[in-house]
Amino acid sequence: MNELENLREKIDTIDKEMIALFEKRMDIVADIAAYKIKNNLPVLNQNREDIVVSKVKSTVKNKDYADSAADLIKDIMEISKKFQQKLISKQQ
Ligand SMILES: C=C(O[C@@H]1C=C(C(=O)O)C=C[C@H]1O)C(=O)O
Repeated sequence: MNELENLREKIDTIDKEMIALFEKRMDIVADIAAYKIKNNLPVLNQNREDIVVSKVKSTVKNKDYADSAADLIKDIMEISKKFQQKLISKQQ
């Protein structure tokens, strides 16, 4: 295997792990959506999102990745809100 193929195989392994974690996160997002439906709460909670982003920024070890990690979690939260909205729309 050449060097590029070897590196891509490492990425494939990491992507598998990330998708497994993404699925776990989305399972919880679905539970949160159910709670919000039951309690008539809005999908967006900006205060919580600000806390999530600052936690990610302080958790990331390589500070060169801090901005990218913040972008990643913001994108994940957009996906999370879109999915919650879809679940809420199904209930109506
Ligand atoms: C999951 C929630 O809903 C939204 C999505 C968030 C997330 O994916 O982390 C955070 C805040 C909310 O805007 C929540 O309220 O906790």
